[in-house]
Amino acid sequence: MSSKHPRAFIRNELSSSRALILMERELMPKTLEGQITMEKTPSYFVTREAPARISAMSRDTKLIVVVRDPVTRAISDYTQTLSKKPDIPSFESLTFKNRTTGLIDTSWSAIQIGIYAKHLDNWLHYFPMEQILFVSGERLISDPAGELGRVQDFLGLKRIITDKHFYFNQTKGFPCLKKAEGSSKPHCLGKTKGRTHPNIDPEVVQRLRDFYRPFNMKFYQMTGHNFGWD
Ligand SMILES: Nc1ncnc2c1ncn2[C@@H]1O[C@H](COP(=O)(O)OS(=O)(=O)O)[C@@H](OP(=O)(O)O)[C@H]1O
Repeated sequence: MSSKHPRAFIRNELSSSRALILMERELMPKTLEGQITMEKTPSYFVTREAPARISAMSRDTKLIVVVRDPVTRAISDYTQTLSKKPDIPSFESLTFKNRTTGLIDTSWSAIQIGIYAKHLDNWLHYFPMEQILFVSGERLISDPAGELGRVQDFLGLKRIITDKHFYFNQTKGFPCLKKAEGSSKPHCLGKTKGRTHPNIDPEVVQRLRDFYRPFNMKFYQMTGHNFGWD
């Protein structure tokens, strides 16, 4: 069973905790023997209340987080906003509180979300590291079957999805499925996935690399995995 973006654990509009629990129950159906219930909402990882709420539902929940180079992530995030609001200021001007001093605006969500070590710290108060799998966003593109192999192992599933399910689509510039679920036709992700990013001033990119380096190092240390972003 899978559900996309129901945001079951970040509904702040509900005032009482009882109402919240009822809402969560309704959105997260009972899991029967032999089933896995999956829920995907990107903002969970950076939502302060999410770990406590998910842990209150089930302490055994397995968590999967896809992470990519935080600099590319910030640019990707900006590209998405730009596609909806073409009049927003430039990436360069949003990055800095003060461009002359080079002070980065860490309150800008595109920057804030990439401080993975800080967000992970919040989850580790509620879940042990063994219950969290970090998928490399870069490897998901260069070796999708390999990363999905790790996901299947983590979930205790047989490796059903393998190399033979993917092909590289030259037009899309990304791997795609040879056959979509329940169809015999190939399937790539939609237009909103894999957009062309705007060119960003290389000096700003370098400044961001320097900014993230210590947080990335901390994150590698915490996860025991070097994601190779530096
Ligand atoms: N196979 C395949 N096809 C297309 N895109 C792929 C693929 N694998 C990973 N990606 C990367 O996924 C990025 C988009 O994911 P999102 O950030 O929108 O995911 S989320 O639903 O918001 O979590 C998207 O980021 P952008 O390139 O910035 O658009 C892609 O780089």
